[in-house]
Amino acid sequence: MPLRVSAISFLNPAPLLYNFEHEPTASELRTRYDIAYTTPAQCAAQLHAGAADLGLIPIAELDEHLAIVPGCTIASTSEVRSILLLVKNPHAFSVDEALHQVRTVAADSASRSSLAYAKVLFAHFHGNRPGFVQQPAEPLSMLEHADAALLIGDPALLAREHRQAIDAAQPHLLWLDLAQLWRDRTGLPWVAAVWAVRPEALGHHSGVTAQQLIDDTNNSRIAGKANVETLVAEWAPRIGLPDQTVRTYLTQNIHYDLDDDCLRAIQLFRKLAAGIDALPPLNHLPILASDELASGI
Ligand SMILES: C=C(O[C@@H]1C=C(C(=O)O)C=C[C@H]1O)C(=O)O
Repeated sequence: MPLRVSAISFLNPAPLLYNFEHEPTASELRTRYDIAYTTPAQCAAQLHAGAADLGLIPIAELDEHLAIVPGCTIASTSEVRSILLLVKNPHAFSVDEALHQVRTVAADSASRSSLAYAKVLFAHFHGNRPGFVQQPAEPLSMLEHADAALLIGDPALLAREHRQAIDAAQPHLLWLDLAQLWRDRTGLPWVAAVWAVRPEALGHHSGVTAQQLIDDTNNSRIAGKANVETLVAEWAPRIGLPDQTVRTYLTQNIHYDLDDDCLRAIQLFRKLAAGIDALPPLNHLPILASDELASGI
């Protein structure tokens, strides 16, 4: 039986999924992986519920039952553009002061990591604990009843395309990039998601070994980065963004390599989030080793 995979349906994972979605590799990979697409929040829910074996999941959802597949991530080393915090600022405060004043945040219900990052940034760097309510990703209706709105993924990229109309309907908005805020305050990359697997699903059950999984996911990342123009041609019309926006997003805004700085960032994020009870503690990062035993760093 192939591994059941839960993947994110946004633009940002497209390079990681390249070989799974394009020939000459897709047919062969379909014999090992059965992919379904959903929101980041649902990817994690399906993995936790045992309805999926492998998921591209928010790092906020990592726990000791799951192992990180080394090599791939959805992260950003500066501006990500698709994690957008819109803050009402009618009194022209500085960014710091405006963030300090926020009492309520309407957050996209698709998100897990960005929601916890926002809580960490407010609490640790602005001494503020606003209330969060989950809402569908529609910026103007989110801002009707909240001081700030948190948008993720394609709806955030689209909001940036329609910035003039949003600014006209809701004047005095601050447009803040959550990844950039995190980078400025910690010096570390902002990491959103990783491939995580239920280790017991590997081996006999699926016929997929840990080494095969590591090779398949990393070969796909390498192929995706080498075929950005194919992805631009597919995705720009699909989500209604200019080619150049998609190209820059895939090559400069998103960082796909799970390097040591990213692992350090995950640890710091989970430590700070646990410190404010936003997430359970995760003291040991479980990394899948090629000998099928999970080891840690
Ligand atoms: C960069 C992004 O990262 C996403 C944000 C996530 C979250 O907030 O939980 C999870 C997975 C990523 O696909 C984005 O969607 O804009």
